[in-house]
Amino acid sequence: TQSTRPQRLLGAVQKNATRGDPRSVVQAIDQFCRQKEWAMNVGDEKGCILDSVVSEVNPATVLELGTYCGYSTVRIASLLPPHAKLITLEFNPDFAAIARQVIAWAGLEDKVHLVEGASGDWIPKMTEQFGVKTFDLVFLDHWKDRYLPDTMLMEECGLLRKGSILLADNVICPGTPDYLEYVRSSPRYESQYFKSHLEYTKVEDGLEKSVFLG
Ligand SMILES: Cc1cc(-c2n[nH]c(CCNC(=O)c3cc(-c4ccc(F)cc4)cc(O)c3O)n2)ccn1
Ligand SMILES: [Mg+2]
Repeated sequence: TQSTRPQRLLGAVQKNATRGDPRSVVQAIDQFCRQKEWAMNVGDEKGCILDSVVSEVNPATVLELGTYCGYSTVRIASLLPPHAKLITLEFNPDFAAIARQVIAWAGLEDKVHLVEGASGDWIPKMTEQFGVKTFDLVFLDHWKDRYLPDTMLMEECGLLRKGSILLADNVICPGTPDYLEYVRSSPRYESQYFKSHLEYTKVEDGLEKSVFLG
């Protein structure tokens, strides 16, 4: 039977990356996506912006919406202080199964809690299920039409505190116009756009960083 693209991506990691070395896992995925098959990882260019924001925030609690194959999960988790917690939500069980193996290959399974399911169902359960009061950093990289409703849901559930950082991928391509309008016009957010490109292409894309002001 035919393998899937995520299965081939995992194969490239197991072939080319060193177990327990997150940087080599990231490099193996980027090489696979540049040389073999495009895949919707945040990629190396936007990944550097992600790394700088994670390092600046130095978060104790992180929520990632949209795991896919675990590329950005590995980038984020490799930069977290000890005892920090990264919860990542993936809707597609096949993607989740691959992501678990990619995260394990990087040796980061103890820092990551991967949950299978829809953001709208899980965001209201974060506190009771995981004992998280608020998130220091949220990386939005899931269905683009869910960025705005899920941000409002996180506000309503009290998961954001004064100074919480939202970092959103794909605000230009595929685009999240309603989310951009909201965080850029709301007095409760201070937003900044980091111009970049759609992963592994020359198409414009960017990350929007928004500070929740409480
Ligand atoms: C509802 C819910 C959903 C999830 C969830 N889990 N996994 C995802 C993945 C979502 N990501 C994307 O669709 C995405 C697409 C492109 C793209 C594609 C095709 C093009 F031509 C150009 C660009 C590029 C990207 O960078 C992306 O991130 N969502 C998890 C939980 N709850
Ligand atoms: Mg993305």
